[in-house]
Amino acid sequence: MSYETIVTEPRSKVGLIRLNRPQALNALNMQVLADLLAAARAFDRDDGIGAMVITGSEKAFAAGADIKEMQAKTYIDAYMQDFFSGWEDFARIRKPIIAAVAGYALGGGCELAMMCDFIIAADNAKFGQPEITLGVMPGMGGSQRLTRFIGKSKAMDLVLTGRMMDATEAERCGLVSRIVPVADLMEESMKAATKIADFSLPAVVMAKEAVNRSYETTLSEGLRFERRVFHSMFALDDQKEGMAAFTEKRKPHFSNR
Ligand SMILES: CC(C)(O)CC(=O)SCCNC(=O)CCNC(=O)[C@H](O)C(C)(C)COP(=O)(O)OP(=O)(O)OC[C@H]1O[C@@H](n2cnc3c(N)ncnc32)[C@H](O)[C@@H]1OP(=O)(O)O
Repeated sequence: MSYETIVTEPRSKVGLIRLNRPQALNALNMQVLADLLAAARAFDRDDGIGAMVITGSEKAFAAGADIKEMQAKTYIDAYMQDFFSGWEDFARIRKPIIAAVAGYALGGGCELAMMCDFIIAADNAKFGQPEITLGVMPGMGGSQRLTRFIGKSKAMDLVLTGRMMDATEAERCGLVSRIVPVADLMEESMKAATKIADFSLPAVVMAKEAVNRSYETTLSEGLRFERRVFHSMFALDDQKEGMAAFTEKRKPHFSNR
């Protein structure tokens, strides 16, 4: 399948998606959304793929939503098109997605990275929600996800001042899971995705669903949900295989059943 604004590559069990609008620092327009959704859904349906990596260029993961596409919109355009609601479909992809972020991840770029399951940052990464400098505020989930990830004080600081934070600060406040030298970003991200893709796919998808549930429910409901999903795993061939392999001191061979 070929796309206008992204390049995709299935590599072993990992679906790699690279944003490819270098002339606009990978700004996210409606075509990018359509292409990204189509690619992520295709990898999600592909039995040979166990995880995905989404990345940009060394200069920019994505410098935000496309300001030139947005600027002439009226309130009624935005409201009737339910502008940006399509991005929530991206957040509903079931297989794990790692955001491999180098350079700018601003506005919608930061919000896209947060829709992924975790972020591996290059040491040159810069995160921010600069929408306030354009006379607006985050509209792809930034005011909600960023606050849950890094807490109210830091989220307010970023959203209200529009300042950028570097990779070290992003890791310190929990936005980023690890930092690697920019030259190693793809290798480290692909290595992490391959590790995930080698595990039992149903177990991985259930684990992702359970962690995500913690953002949407109370602790007691979340614990109940976790236990129910955990119990259901004893119906998997992969649970039998994983535990047998441990006791027999060998590597497991998961069948994704
Ligand atoms: C989703 C929402 C609702 O949350 C909203 C948003 O995401 S709003 C967008 C938030 N992002 C920004 O405000 C960042 C805008 N970009 C910049 O501030 C700068 O480009 C930079 C600091 C990231 C990089 O600066 P520099 O190296 O000097 O490169 P530029 O010459 O500025 O950019 C190169 C080229 O890319 C175009 N560009 C950059 N960002 C965007 C964007 N978000 N939308 C559209 N186009 C963008 C920029 O205009 C340049 O193109 P030309 O003008 O040379 O054709």
